[in-house]
Amino acid sequence: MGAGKTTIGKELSKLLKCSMYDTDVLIELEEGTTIAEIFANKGEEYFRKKETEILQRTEEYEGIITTGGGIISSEVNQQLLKKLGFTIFLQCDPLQMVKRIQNDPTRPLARNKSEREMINLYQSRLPYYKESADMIIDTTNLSIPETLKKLEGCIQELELGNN
Ligand SMILES: Nc1ncnc2c1ncn2[C@@H]1O[C@H](COP(=O)(O)OP(=O)(O)O)[C@@H](O)[C@H]1O
Ligand SMILES: O=C(O)C1=C[C@@H](OP(=O)(O)O)[C@@H](O)[C@H](O)C1
Ligand SMILES: [Mg+2]
Repeated sequence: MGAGKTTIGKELSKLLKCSMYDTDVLIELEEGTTIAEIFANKGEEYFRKKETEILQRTEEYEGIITTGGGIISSEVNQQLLKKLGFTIFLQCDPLQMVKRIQNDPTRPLARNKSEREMINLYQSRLPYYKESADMIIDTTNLSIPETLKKLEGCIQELELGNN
């Protein structure tokens, strides 16, 4: 949460002139309500089921798919991500991510959590992010334009290597 997936995904899709889908947005559209409301009224388990359903359907989509930070927690989702395409992990120092999202009420799992709790959550997921990623981009201390530039450079390098 707060790594910049949604923001950077949107910017990258403009740069690459391709579509971009955010699993949280797709869930909100399907449910006709916000992520915070889904967590409050139907619970996290329900939300996680929706994430898997959406991932199962993303084979229909072409372009960039950005996900919620917790999508990696389930083994089914890890397998689905591997199958779907090239995956990029936007890594960031957890304290920087906490700062970015601390006043944002839209992320139920980050509300009223201490820095320690957020670091613990990040660390518990870290092995899965690393294991699932085809590319890791460290965005610590980078602005949004700097992250985008780094990402673009890495993608270009990858394309050159493939040609
Ligand atoms: N590299 C960055 N540097 C500074 N702020 C950032 C950066 N990337 C994203 N942000 C900000 O952090 C917040 C969360 O970004 P978001 O794209 O929603 O993250 P995610 O989808 O990974 O949770 C937004 O306010 C965004 O503008
Ligand atoms: O890390 C998580 O478990 C979550 C991250 C959120 O997305 P972002 O990573 O885009 O904030 C959203 O899916 C939900 O609030 C749960
Ligand atoms: Mg997001």
